[in-house]
Amino acid sequence: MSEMGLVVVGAAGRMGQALIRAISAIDGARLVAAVERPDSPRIGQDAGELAGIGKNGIVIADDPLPAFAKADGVLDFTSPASTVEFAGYAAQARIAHVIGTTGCGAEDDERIAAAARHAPIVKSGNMSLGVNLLAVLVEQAAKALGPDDFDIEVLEMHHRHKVDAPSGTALLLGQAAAIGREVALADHSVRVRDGHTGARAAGTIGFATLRGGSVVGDHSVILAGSGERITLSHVAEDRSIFARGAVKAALWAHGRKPGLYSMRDVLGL
Ligand SMILES: NC(=O)C1=CN([C@@H]2O[C@H](COP(=O)(O)OP(=O)(O)OC[C@H]3O[C@@H](n4cnc5c(N)ncnc54)[C@H](OP(=O)(O)O)[C@@H]3O)[C@@H](O)[C@H]2O)C=CC1
Ligand SMILES: O=C(O)C1=N[C@H](C(=O)O)C[C@H](O)C1
Repeated sequence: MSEMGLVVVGAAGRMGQALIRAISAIDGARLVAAVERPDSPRIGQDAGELAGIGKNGIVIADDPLPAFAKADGVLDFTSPASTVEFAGYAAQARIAHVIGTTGCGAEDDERIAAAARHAPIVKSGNMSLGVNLLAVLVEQAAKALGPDDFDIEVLEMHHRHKVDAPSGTALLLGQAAAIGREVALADHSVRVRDGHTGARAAGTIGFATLRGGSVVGDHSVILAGSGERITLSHVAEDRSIFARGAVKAALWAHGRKPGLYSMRDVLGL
Protein backbone atom coordinates (compact mmCIF):
# COMPACT_ATOMS: atom_id res chain seq x y z
CA MET A 1 0.00 0.00 0.00
CA SER A 2 1.22 3.53 -0.72
CA GLU A 3 2.36 5.83 2.07
CA MET A 4 -0.18 8.07 3.80
CA GLY A 5 0.52 11.74 3.02
CA LEU A 6 0.22 13.91 6.12
CA VAL A 7 0.00 17.64 6.66
CA VAL A 8 1.11 19.06 10.00
CA VAL A 9 -0.68 22.24 11.04
CA GLY A 10 1.04 24.31 13.72
CA ALA A 11 4.27 22.92 12.26
CA ALA A 12 6.56 25.30 14.14
CA GLY A 13 5.07 24.57 17.56
CA ARG A 14 6.47 22.22 20.22
CA MET A 15 4.23 19.36 19.05
CA GLY A 16 4.40 20.37 15.37
CA GLN A 17 8.15 19.83 15.37
CA ALA A 18 7.84 16.54 17.31
CA LEU A 19 5.28 15.36 14.72
CA ILE A 20 7.60 16.16 11.82
CA ARG A 21 10.36 14.13 13.49
CA ALA A 22 7.95 11.22 14.19
CA ILE A 23 6.63 11.11 10.60
CA SER A 24 10.17 10.86 9.25
CA ALA A 25 10.82 7.83 11.48
CA ILE A 26 7.58 5.87 10.88
CA ASP A 27 7.03 3.53 7.94
CA GLY A 28 3.87 4.15 5.95
CA ALA A 29 3.68 7.89 6.67
CA ARG A 30 5.09 10.79 4.66
CA LEU A 31 5.06 14.54 5.29
CA VAL A 32 3.46 16.35 2.32
CA ALA A 33 2.89 19.82 3.79
CA ALA A 34 3.49 21.95 6.86
CA VAL A 35 1.29 24.91 7.78
CA GLU A 36 1.64 27.80 10.21
CA ARG A 37 -0.27 31.01 10.87
CA PRO A 38 -0.10 33.60 8.05
CA ASP A 39 1.84 36.05 10.26
CA SER A 40 4.30 33.45 11.58
CA PRO A 41 7.99 34.29 11.14
CA ARG A 42 8.47 30.59 10.25
CA ILE A 43 6.65 30.85 6.90
CA GLY A 44 9.07 29.95 4.10
CA GLN A 45 11.43 27.96 6.34
CA ASP A 46 12.19 24.28 5.70
CA ALA A 47 10.04 22.18 8.09
CA GLY A 48 12.65 19.44 8.53
CA GLU A 49 15.43 21.88 9.29
CA LEU A 50 13.26 23.65 11.90
CA ALA A 51 12.43 20.27 13.51
CA GLY A 52 16.14 19.42 13.73
CA ILE A 53 16.22 16.53 11.24
CA GLY A 54 17.81 18.35 8.33
CA LYS A 55 16.19 19.80 5.22
CA ASN A 56 13.29 17.73 3.86
CA GLY A 57 12.14 20.10 1.10
CA ILE A 58 8.78 20.85 2.75
CA VAL A 59 8.48 24.60 3.09
CA ILE A 60 6.23 25.93 5.86
CA ALA A 61 3.21 27.55 4.17
CA ASP A 62 0.41 29.80 5.41
CA ASP A 63 -2.54 28.47 3.38
CA PRO A 64 -4.13 25.23 4.65
CA LEU A 65 -6.34 24.66 1.59
CA PRO A 66 -3.71 23.56 -0.99
CA ALA A 67 -2.00 21.57 1.79
CA PHE A 68 -5.21 19.68 2.66
CA ALA A 69 -5.93 19.09 -1.05
CA LYS A 70 -2.76 17.01 -1.47
CA ALA A 71 -2.93 15.15 1.88
CA ASP A 72 -4.59 11.96 3.14
CA GLY A 73 -4.63 13.18 6.74
CA VAL A 74 -4.03 16.13 9.07
CA LEU A 75 -2.15 16.17 12.36
CA ASP A 76 -3.41 19.08 14.43
CA PHE A 77 -1.99 20.25 17.75
CA THR A 78 -2.84 23.96 17.60
CA SER A 79 -5.59 25.91 19.40
CA PRO A 80 -9.35 25.29 19.76
CA ALA A 81 -10.36 28.04 17.29
CA SER A 82 -7.88 26.82 14.66
CA THR A 83 -8.83 23.18 15.18
CA VAL A 84 -12.51 23.92 14.56
CA GLU A 85 -11.55 25.68 11.32
CA PHE A 86 -9.28 22.79 10.26
CA ALA A 87 -12.05 20.26 11.04
CA GLY A 88 -14.24 22.03 8.48
CA TYR A 89 -11.51 21.89 5.81
CA ALA A 90 -10.67 18.23 6.55
CA ALA A 91 -14.36 17.34 6.34
CA GLN A 92 -14.61 19.06 2.93
CA ALA A 93 -11.54 17.20 1.72
CA ARG A 94 -12.85 13.93 3.30
CA ILE A 95 -9.47 13.23 4.91
CA ALA A 96 -8.60 11.91 8.38
CA HIS A 97 -8.11 14.55 11.07
CA VAL A 98 -6.13 13.73 14.21
CA ILE A 99 -6.83 16.30 16.92
CA GLY A 100 -4.52 16.62 19.90
CA THR A 101 -5.53 20.19 20.70
CA THR A 102 -6.85 20.58 24.25
CA GLY A 103 -9.00 23.26 25.89
CA CYS A 104 -11.93 22.92 23.46
CA GLY A 105 -15.25 24.19 24.81
CA ALA A 106 -18.69 22.63 24.33
CA GLU A 107 -19.35 24.69 21.20
CA ASP A 108 -16.01 23.68 19.67
CA ASP A 109 -16.76 20.03 20.42
CA GLU A 110 -20.17 20.32 18.73
CA ARG A 111 -18.56 21.68 15.57
CA ILE A 112 -15.92 18.94 15.62
CA ALA A 113 -18.67 16.31 16.02
CA ALA A 114 -20.49 17.84 13.04
CA ALA A 115 -17.30 17.60 10.93
CA ALA A 116 -16.96 13.95 11.98
CA ARG A 117 -20.12 13.19 10.01
CA HIS A 118 -18.06 13.68 6.83
CA ALA A 119 -14.58 12.39 7.70
CA PRO A 120 -12.89 10.24 10.35
CA ILE A 121 -11.63 12.26 13.33
CA VAL A 122 -9.48 10.89 16.15
CA LYS A 123 -9.52 13.29 19.10
CA SER A 124 -7.82 12.72 22.43
CA GLY A 125 -6.43 14.84 25.24
CA ASN A 126 -3.46 12.49 25.25
CA MET A 127 -2.14 10.37 22.38
CA SER A 128 0.28 8.25 24.41
CA LEU A 129 -0.18 4.53 24.99
CA GLY A 130 0.69 4.93 28.68
CA VAL A 131 -1.97 7.49 29.52
CA ASN A 132 -4.68 5.62 27.65
CA LEU A 133 -3.81 2.44 29.52
CA LEU A 134 -3.81 4.46 32.75
CA ALA A 135 -7.35 5.62 31.92
CA VAL A 136 -8.47 1.97 31.75
CA LEU A 137 -6.91 1.33 35.19
CA VAL A 138 -8.52 4.46 36.65
CA GLU A 139 -11.92 3.35 35.40
CA GLN A 140 -11.47 -0.05 37.07
CA ALA A 141 -10.19 1.45 40.33
CA ALA A 142 -13.00 4.01 40.51
CA LYS A 143 -15.54 1.23 39.97
CA ALA A 144 -14.01 -1.00 42.64
CA LEU A 145 -13.49 1.73 45.25
CA GLY A 146 -16.85 3.42 45.82
CA PRO A 147 -17.57 7.04 46.82
CA ASP A 148 -18.47 6.19 50.43
CA ASP A 149 -14.93 4.94 51.07
CA PHE A 150 -12.63 6.62 48.53
CA ASP A 151 -12.22 10.21 47.31
CA ILE A 152 -10.80 10.81 43.82
CA GLU A 153 -8.40 13.68 43.04
CA VAL A 154 -6.61 14.32 39.74
CA LEU A 155 -3.30 16.19 39.94
CA GLU A 156 -1.35 17.47 36.93
CA MET A 157 1.77 19.49 36.24
CA HIS A 158 2.90 21.01 32.95
CA HIS A 159 5.47 23.48 31.59
CA ARG A 160 5.09 27.23 32.08
CA HIS A 161 3.84 27.83 28.50
CA LYS A 162 0.66 25.75 28.78
CA VAL A 163 -2.47 27.89 28.33
CA ASP A 164 -5.37 25.60 29.34
CA ALA A 165 -6.32 24.03 32.68
CA PRO A 166 -7.08 21.41 33.78
CA SER A 167 -5.08 19.63 31.09
CA GLY A 168 -6.86 17.55 28.47
CA THR A 169 -5.30 14.48 30.06
CA ALA A 170 -6.57 15.39 33.53
CA LEU A 171 -10.07 15.71 32.10
CA LEU A 172 -9.68 12.40 30.22
CA LEU A 173 -8.64 10.68 33.48
CA GLY A 174 -11.45 12.41 35.40
CA GLN A 175 -13.87 11.19 32.74
CA ALA A 176 -12.54 7.63 33.14
CA ALA A 177 -13.12 7.88 36.91
CA ALA A 178 -16.65 9.20 36.32
CA ILE A 179 -17.41 6.32 33.93
CA GLY A 180 -16.12 3.87 36.56
CA ARG A 181 -18.41 5.49 39.13
CA GLU A 182 -21.31 5.66 36.61
CA VAL A 183 -21.78 9.41 37.10
CA ALA A 184 -21.57 12.46 34.82
CA LEU A 185 -18.22 14.23 35.27
CA ALA A 186 -19.82 17.66 34.69
CA ASP A 187 -22.09 17.18 37.74
CA HIS A 188 -19.35 15.86 40.04
CA SER A 189 -16.14 17.72 39.21
CA VAL A 190 -14.56 20.32 41.50
CA ARG A 191 -12.07 22.28 39.41
CA VAL A 192 -11.16 25.09 41.80
CA ARG A 193 -10.82 25.37 45.58
CA ASP A 194 -10.09 28.66 47.30
CA GLY A 195 -10.99 30.12 50.69
CA HIS A 196 -13.50 28.51 53.06
CA THR A 197 -14.62 25.66 50.86
CA GLY A 198 -16.32 23.53 53.50
CA ALA A 199 -15.62 19.82 53.82
CA ARG A 200 -15.18 17.68 50.74
CA ALA A 201 -18.49 16.44 49.28
CA ALA A 202 -18.56 12.64 48.87
CA GLY A 203 -18.51 11.42 45.29
CA THR A 204 -16.85 14.50 43.82
CA ILE A 205 -13.82 14.29 41.51
CA GLY A 206 -11.32 17.04 42.30
CA PHE A 207 -8.73 18.62 39.99
CA ALA A 208 -5.50 20.39 40.93
CA THR A 209 -3.20 22.15 38.48
CA LEU A 210 0.51 22.98 38.74
CA ARG A 211 2.47 24.96 36.12
CA GLY A 212 6.21 25.56 35.87
CA GLY A 213 9.48 25.06 34.07
CA SER A 214 9.78 22.57 31.25
CA VAL A 215 7.62 19.71 32.59
CA VAL A 216 6.32 17.74 29.58
CA GLY A 217 3.32 16.30 31.45
CA ASP A 218 2.83 14.62 34.85
CA HIS A 219 -0.53 13.17 35.89
CA SER A 220 -1.66 11.36 39.03
CA VAL A 221 -5.05 10.05 40.03
CA ILE A 222 -5.24 9.66 43.79
CA LEU A 223 -7.86 7.46 45.40
CA ALA A 224 -7.81 8.47 49.05
CA GLY A 225 -9.55 6.37 51.68
CA SER A 226 -9.42 6.29 55.47
CA GLY A 227 -5.98 4.97 56.36
CA GLU A 228 -4.82 4.17 52.83
CA ARG A 229 -4.22 5.86 49.50
CA ILE A 230 -3.72 4.55 45.97
CA THR A 231 -1.91 6.70 43.41
CA LEU A 232 -1.99 5.87 39.68
CA SER A 233 0.53 7.98 37.79
CA HIS A 234 2.02 8.71 34.38
CA VAL A 235 5.10 10.77 33.60
CA ALA A 236 5.73 11.94 30.04
CA GLU A 237 9.48 12.33 29.57
CA ASP A 238 9.41 13.34 25.92
CA ARG A 239 6.85 14.72 23.43
CA SER A 240 7.73 11.92 21.00
CA ILE A 241 5.23 9.65 22.82
CA PHE A 242 2.35 11.95 21.79
CA ALA A 243 3.71 12.39 18.26
CA ARG A 244 4.12 8.66 17.65
CA GLY A 245 0.58 8.08 18.95
CA ALA A 246 -0.80 10.75 16.62
CA VAL A 247 0.88 9.23 13.54
CA LYS A 248 -0.43 5.80 14.58
CA ALA A 249 -3.92 7.30 14.89
CA ALA A 250 -3.70 8.79 11.39
CA LEU A 251 -2.64 5.46 9.86
CA TRP A 252 -5.50 3.74 11.74
CA ALA A 253 -8.07 6.33 10.58
CA HIS A 254 -6.97 6.33 6.92
CA GLY A 255 -9.84 4.96 4.82
CA ARG A 256 -12.05 4.42 7.87
CA LYS A 257 -15.70 5.53 7.77
CA PRO A 258 -16.56 9.03 9.08
CA GLY A 259 -16.96 9.26 12.85
CA LEU A 260 -15.47 10.65 16.03
CA TYR A 261 -12.94 8.17 17.44
CA SER A 262 -10.74 8.13 20.55
CA MET A 263 -7.22 6.87 21.19
CA ARG A 264 -8.77 3.98 23.06
CA ASP A 265 -10.43 2.98 19.77
CA VAL A 266 -7.08 3.25 17.98
CA LEU A 267 -5.23 1.22 20.61
CA GLY A 268 -8.02 -1.31 21.12
CA LEU A 269 -8.13 -0.61 24.88
N1 LIG B 1 -3.27 15.28 22.90
C1 LIG B 1 -1.97 15.19 23.17
O1 LIG B 1 -1.38 14.09 23.27
C2 LIG B 1 -1.20 16.45 23.35
C3 LIG B 1 -1.84 17.65 23.20
N2 LIG B 1 -1.15 18.82 23.25
C4 LIG B 1 -1.91 20.02 22.94
O2 LIG B 1 -1.52 20.49 21.66
C5 LIG B 1 -1.70 21.90 21.58
C6 LIG B 1 -0.41 22.55 21.11
O3 LIG B 1 0.60 22.38 22.09
P1 LIG B 1 2.09 22.90 21.84
O4 LIG B 1 2.65 22.28 20.62
O5 LIG B 1 2.79 22.74 23.12
O6 LIG B 1 1.79 24.45 21.58
P2 LIG B 1 2.62 25.48 20.68
O7 LIG B 1 2.08 26.83 21.02
O8 LIG B 1 4.08 25.22 20.80
O9 LIG B 1 2.20 25.08 19.18
C7 LIG B 1 1.01 25.41 18.56
C8 LIG B 1 1.35 25.90 17.19
O10 LIG B 1 0.17 26.05 16.40
C9 LIG B 1 0.27 27.27 15.72
N3 LIG B 1 -1.05 27.71 15.27
C10 LIG B 1 -2.03 28.24 16.01
N4 LIG B 1 -3.07 28.55 15.21
C11 LIG B 1 -2.71 28.20 13.95
C12 LIG B 1 -3.36 28.29 12.70
N5 LIG B 1 -4.58 28.80 12.57
N6 LIG B 1 -2.71 27.85 11.59
C13 LIG B 1 -1.47 27.31 11.70
N7 LIG B 1 -0.80 27.22 12.87
C14 LIG B 1 -1.43 27.65 13.98
C15 LIG B 1 0.92 28.19 16.73
O11 LIG B 1 1.36 29.38 16.15
P3 LIG B 1 1.48 30.71 17.08
O12 LIG B 1 2.55 30.41 18.09
O13 LIG B 1 1.83 31.77 16.11
O14 LIG B 1 0.14 30.90 17.72
C16 LIG B 1 2.02 27.29 17.23
O15 LIG B 1 3.15 27.30 16.38
C17 LIG B 1 -2.16 22.33 22.99
O16 LIG B 1 -3.58 22.40 23.00
C18 LIG B 1 -1.70 21.19 23.88
O17 LIG B 1 -2.42 21.06 25.06
C19 LIG B 1 0.18 18.86 23.46
C20 LIG B 1 0.88 17.70 23.65
C21 LIG B 1 0.24 16.39 23.60
O1 LIG C 1 0.19 21.22 26.54
C1 LIG C 1 0.90 20.20 26.69
O2 LIG C 1 2.13 20.26 26.68
C2 LIG C 1 0.23 18.90 26.86
N1 LIG C 1 -1.04 18.86 26.68
C3 LIG C 1 -1.88 17.73 26.78
C4 LIG C 1 -2.88 17.91 27.91
O3 LIG C 1 -3.47 19.00 28.00
O4 LIG C 1 -3.10 16.98 28.67
C5 LIG C 1 -1.12 16.42 26.83
C6 LIG C 1 0.20 16.47 27.49
O5 LIG C 1 0.04 16.30 28.86
C7 LIG C 1 1.03 17.70 27.14
